[in-house]
Amino acid sequence: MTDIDKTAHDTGAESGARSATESGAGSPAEFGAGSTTESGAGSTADTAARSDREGLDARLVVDRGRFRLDVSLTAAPGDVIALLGPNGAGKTTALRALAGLTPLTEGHLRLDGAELDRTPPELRPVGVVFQDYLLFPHLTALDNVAFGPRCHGAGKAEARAQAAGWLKRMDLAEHADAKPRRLSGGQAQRVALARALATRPRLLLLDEPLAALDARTRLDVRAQLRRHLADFEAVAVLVTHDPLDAMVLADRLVVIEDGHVVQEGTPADIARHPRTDYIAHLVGLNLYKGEAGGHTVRLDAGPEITTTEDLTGPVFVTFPPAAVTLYRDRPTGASARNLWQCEVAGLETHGDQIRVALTGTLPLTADLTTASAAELGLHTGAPIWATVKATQTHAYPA
Ligand SMILES: Nc1ncnc2c1ncn2[C@@H]1O[C@H](COP(=O)(O)OP(=O)(O)OP(=O)(O)O)[C@@H](O)[C@H]1O
Repeated sequence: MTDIDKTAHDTGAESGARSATESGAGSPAEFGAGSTTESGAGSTADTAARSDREGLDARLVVDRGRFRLDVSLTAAPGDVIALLGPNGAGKTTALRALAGLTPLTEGHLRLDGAELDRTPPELRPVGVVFQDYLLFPHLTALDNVAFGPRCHGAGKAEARAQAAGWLKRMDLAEHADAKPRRLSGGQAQRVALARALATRPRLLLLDEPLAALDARTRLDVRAQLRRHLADFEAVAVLVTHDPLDAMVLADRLVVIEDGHVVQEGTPADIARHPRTDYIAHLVGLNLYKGEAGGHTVRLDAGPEITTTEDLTGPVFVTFPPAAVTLYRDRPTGASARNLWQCEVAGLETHGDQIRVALTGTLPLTADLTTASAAELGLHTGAPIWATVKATQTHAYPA
């Protein structure tokens, strides 16, 4: 369970759900009890200054002990943003701040022009889907989904009719009467998504929505989630560790490291032009920084790399592990360019390949077939020569 989930429990979200369902009163923060204008709750959002800007405009500054999150996020309606980053980078903190579960130390949070920073979580037009979906165990799938519209003030019959519509859209109509324990992980996750969408949120937050699913289910749910996110007309922010989820689901990736945005862009751009070691590792590339003078890049780490691009000044250079060819002895026929003496630091299976970590003149990762690894007699500590063709490298300004 993530921090954000725990808080939902700690704040008595479930008991809030029961009373809301039974009495039509109250609503837990994480289900996004919906629009303040609709509820007429007299919240800050009603009185706050509005601008014409649609979508999300946020600068989230949160101090948590020695950790400081300082992240700016903007998104237009219809955008799906993935927050990606290593453990402890601040993704959950950012999501909690967007949901209103963690107060901002500084900054601002505007949604469709309305200031939300001081709007209580339960009055924000925000829906959250958790990693382990937190459905109310005592309610049927239908009533779980109906809970959202009920919190918006819909009557019981109307809320159930809306919920039935959402379940149908999610291909879950036949499970409407099932309690969560009778649902598979994938079905439960889709009910959770339906429940969040049924509130018609202006901001949908998804906290590792596929992480609790097995590989096969994950594939199906990812495809369905992609379809639903494509239809979603407001802003969606997704937190994930999984680059594949991020690449498949999001229009834009925002990579956070140590509380700060280190890179953002389309999945294709980030995959092609990583700017940090974390991102390079994520997208499976070797990455180096150096100074270009024509086709030669002198790396900060020491050696040179010959590239096809003709650049000047600070650059990044990448090449994929599959572009590396290894030799036990110094190759005599090969050009001296991009030839480095290395030592095997580690071996692991990587799909149907062997991934070799090399140290030496240039630390790098190489992929080769099991047969090649056996022929080369690779083992930790073995000396080895590595080459990469210039045409397999890619250089771009740093
Ligand atoms: N309640 C808290 N009090 C103080 N510091 C905290 C608290 N919760 C988290 N932190 C710190 O805030 C930083 C960011 O944590 P956060 O959970 O947002 O990262 P994350 O990117 O979501 O990580 P993960 O991927 O592991 O979930 C971490 O350094 C963490 O130690």
